Parts: sequence; structure tokens; C-alpha cells
Amino acid sequence: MTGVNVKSEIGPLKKVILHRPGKELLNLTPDTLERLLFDDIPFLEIAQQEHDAFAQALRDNGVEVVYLEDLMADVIRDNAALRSQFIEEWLEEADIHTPKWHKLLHEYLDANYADPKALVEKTMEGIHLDELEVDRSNSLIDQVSSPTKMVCDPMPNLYFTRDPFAMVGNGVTIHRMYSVTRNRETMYGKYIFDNHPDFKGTPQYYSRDNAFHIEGGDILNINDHVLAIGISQRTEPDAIDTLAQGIFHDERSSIDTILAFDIPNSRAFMHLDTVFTQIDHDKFTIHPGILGPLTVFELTKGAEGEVKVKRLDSDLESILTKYVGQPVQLLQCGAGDRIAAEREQWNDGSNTLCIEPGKICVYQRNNVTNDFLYKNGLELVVIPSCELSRGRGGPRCMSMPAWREDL
Ligand SMILES: NC(=O)NCCC[C@H](N)C(=O)O
Repeated sequence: MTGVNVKSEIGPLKKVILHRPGKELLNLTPDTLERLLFDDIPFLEIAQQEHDAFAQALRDNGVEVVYLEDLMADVIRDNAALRSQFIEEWLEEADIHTPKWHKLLHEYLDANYADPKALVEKTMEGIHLDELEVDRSNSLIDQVSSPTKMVCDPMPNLYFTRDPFAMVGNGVTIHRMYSVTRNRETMYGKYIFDNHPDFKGTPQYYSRDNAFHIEGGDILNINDHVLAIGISQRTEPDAIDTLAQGIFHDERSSIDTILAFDIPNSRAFMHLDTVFTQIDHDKFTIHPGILGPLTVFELTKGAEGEVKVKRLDSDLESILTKYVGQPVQLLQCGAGDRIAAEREQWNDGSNTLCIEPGKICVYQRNNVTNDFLYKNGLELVVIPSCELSRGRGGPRCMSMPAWREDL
């Protein structure tokens, strides 16, 4: 299967890109948690077991699982020039700006990480100063640095493959992300979509060089001509406008309408998919915190090629009913109990991954919401979630569908 095809949130899932959490999680410390967007330090061994269970559950349901680290390793395998270019770019974005340190670190990686997958995983994990054999006696900065400092930060959020790039129909958006830590993640997407034989040639509707930030958790494919995007902590309105210009004028895209949902700017609601996800032709999970009046903007292609913007002051149910094309049911996280809703939304109770219409992957810990979904006729694929949930993302955040069958 080459290229990408994602024209809905619910079409039978055939191929998905994951990242198995690795040693990058071992480089989280209490002092760096906030900057690296974690709320606690996961126990890696259990996080990996939970993630393996997630991947296996998807395979058991007919989904091909491919790993980001393998795709990136394929790209640099047997291509010394690209490998070297990748290392240099990665070093620059890891905040290494002097020729001396570029040379030292590049040589260190080549000497110790000749295998392409080991190299890719090392770039995700980060580098400690004390791993390097360096004469620290001849520069002031080297002498004052603590030997345990990280020379290159880890990228612990990589297992949330939903966010650095996103599939839109037969194309992809490669993102500029909100935070310094996550913005480095989009490099892997750029290299894969520019070079990997399975993905090269995919139309790219947004680039990481754009000025405005946007993240995949905010992008929902409603159908082959309507896209929903959150205006959130992570996605700026200017990014949506830029994407609309690109997508409406690219004849390879069938999207003619973008709905921009203005959601509260908070960590609990960081992306649109933390407050609602589609789970069946006519059903969505929803966090009750965003029920009531919601400001949504409809962006369409104007006659002169400009983007037309119309404000829709309506409730979520009416808006979704109109654009989905049939009455929809909003199933509340927490089943109507405010405390359960807040607790389970914090642990991604509304962040489900749809495997086929009516069949969804959910975190085990959200038992109030899961019970409610089950009683409403949903088939649940339940996965363990004690450690994975400490990164504040659920099954949708941890997966980037590359192929869904058309409905
Ligand atoms: N789509 C999502 O909601 N992804 C979850 C990302 C969690 C990650 N710790 C972050 O703050 O970016």
C-alpha cells in the first residue's frame, strides 16, 4: 500500500503509523517535565508493554502497523549523504550551533550509531554530556556545564504520532508545532514524505517552514470535502487560513469546506480531538465542557480564489448534523456525571481511535465513559493505559492513520 488515503475518521482502518515509546522517556526529569509537556514520568517498561498491546489490538483488527522509527531508518539506510544531512539538521534543531560541537556530536553518532534504526532512536532519546569523550578544560562554557546535563534534549512526545503531521484525503500536512520541544518531531515527517518510497509524492498541503503553528490533534476529516480544525492552544487561526489557501487551490484535494472550531485555550482541551472524536456514521464522543454555544467559522473557496469566512453561531450538534449530512448523537464523556467527565477527559476518555464505524479503541481506565459507550451500542477495543496516559494523550493521539477504506 503506497501513498495515503484518509477521507473520514471512521472508514475501516487499514494502515497506521505509530511510535513505540523508547529511551526518550528515561530522559524526563522533574525539572524538565513542564517544558517537555509531561505531567509525570512514565515507567518505560510498562509503557512499552501497553503500547505493544495497542499495536497488537490494531493488528488483530486487520490494521497494518508501521513504526515512525522504521520509516525514518529506511530513508537514511544506504544513503550516506541523506544520513549526514539529517544529522546536521537534527543537531541544529537540537540547539547545537557551534562548529566544534557539530563536529564532535556528528562523529560520536557515526562512531556509535552506524545502524540506521539505532541512530534514529538515539536522535529521539537525546544525548548526555557525560556520554561524550571531550576535553572540557579549554573552554569556559565546557568547564561550567554540569557533566550530567543533556546536550541534546529528548523528544518524549513522539509516541503521539497524531500531531507532527496529518493525513488529509490523499495528502499530508507537515506541521510547525506550538512548542519548541515538539517542533523538532516534524523533521521525521519531512524526511519520510520527501524520501520514503511508500510516501514520496504525497501532496503536501502545509510545511514545517510556515510561520504559524498547527497540530494534527486539531485536524479531523469529516468527509472527502469537509475538514474540521480546532482553533486551540496548539493551532493558530492564521495557520488554518494558510492551509485553506493551499488546500482550496490544489486540484489534487477534494476539500471545499473547512470548519474552524474555536475551543478554549487550556491544557485539558489542548486539541480538538481531546474534546470530540467521531465513532460512527452518526455518533461522536464529546466532552460536556464544550457543550453550549460554540463559535465555529466556515471557510469556503470564494469566486476570486480568496477564502470566504462565515461565522456560525450554533451548537455542536446542529453543526455536525448539517455537515455530516444526518442527525448525530453526542455521547458524553463521564455519562452525565461532571466529576467523572472531568476526570476521564483528563485521561482521554473522549479521545478514541475509530477502527471501523461503531468499533473504537479506548483506554481501559475510563470505565464510566466506556460503560456508557458500550450501552450505546459501540464495540470497544480496550487497551491498558496506566503509564501511556501520563503523557496526556489517548488512542487517537497515539496513532496516525495512513489508510482508511473509503465509505
Ligand atoms: N492529539 C493529542 O491530543 N495529543 C496529545 C499530545 C500530548 C503531549 N504531551 C503534548 O502536550 O503535546
